[in-house]
Amino acid sequence: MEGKGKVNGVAAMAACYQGFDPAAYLQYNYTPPRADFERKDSIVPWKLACLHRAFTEGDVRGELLVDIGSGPTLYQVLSGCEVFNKVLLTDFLEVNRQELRGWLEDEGGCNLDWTPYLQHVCKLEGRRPSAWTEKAAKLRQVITDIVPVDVHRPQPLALYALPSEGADCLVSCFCLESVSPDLAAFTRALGHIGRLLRTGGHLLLIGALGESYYFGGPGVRIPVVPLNEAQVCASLKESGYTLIRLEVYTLPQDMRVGVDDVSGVFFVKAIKE
Ligand SMILES: C[S@@+](CC[C@H](N)C(=O)[O-])C[C@H]1O[C@@H](n2cnc3c(N)ncnc32)[C@H](O)[C@@H]1O
Ligand SMILES: O=S(=O)(c1ccc2c(c1)CN[C@@H](CF)C2)N1CCSCC1
Repeated sequence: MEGKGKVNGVAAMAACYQGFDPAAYLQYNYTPPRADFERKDSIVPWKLACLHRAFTEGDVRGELLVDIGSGPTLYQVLSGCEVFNKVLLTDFLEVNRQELRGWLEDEGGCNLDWTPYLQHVCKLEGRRPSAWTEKAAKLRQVITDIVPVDVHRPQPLALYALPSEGADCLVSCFCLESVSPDLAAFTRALGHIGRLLRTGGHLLLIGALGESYYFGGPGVRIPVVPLNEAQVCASLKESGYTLIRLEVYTLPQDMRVGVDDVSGVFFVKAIKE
């Protein structure tokens, strides 16, 4: 029964995603009030600072960075693109892979202007904000491909997508808990993506705390596994990672805008043993 339940739960989650709307998702989460660079307590500066520190504090290195469940967003690789000379973006849905290709091709075919994000990360790097055009060019240069992924498969990526030694670093944001039917599936998925990572490679994981649903488009209500910090730590340990750092951000009341019931966001830096 458990096996049958497992397949049905994952299949049900895949069905939920058929209505996912990249433009709406970007509007809900990546424009003000959530993405307000002027607010000191905004989530955006916090998240971009976590990623900047994690990529630049000296222990993360190598050739290939893989972003698992990229969705239609790029903020998660804006620091990493200066550290790795190959960045692989991945998503389950073609509509999201198409959104990312639209940005990559730089012909106006994307639904969000990432300039404020690029400028903010340039500021974190001590560069002038106008260097954002150089950062955009750098990111377009290092993105090697945008490929399908399914974290519920023991081998989430096609074998051609990765070199035999695996990725040197994984980043994954708001994916595993948003695509898993329950905590056990979340933990299994963590193990599956771990197989893509070389021993000693780093995992940078960002996710939602206390979230039970979100809207992936108008009327597209997607269930989420509600997580707390202890569950995140236990799943990491069970999946063969050693935690380096866990940071938590509690969403201010006015950032709870009805598109989900998230109460906080976690940032994890871990290493695969
Ligand atoms: C909440 S969005 C996160 C997007 C982006 N990483 C961010 O930080 O906003 C979850 C993403 O997981 C993708 N997804 C859905 N099912 C998946 C699966 N089985 N394996 C991997 N990704 C999946 C969706 O297409 C969607 O882009
Ligand atoms: O942390 S966010 O507010 C955010 C960003 C994305 C998501 C959530 C929250 C919560 N629901 C998730 C569903 F999977 C998606 N944020 C939006 C502004 S830029 C940094 C990320």
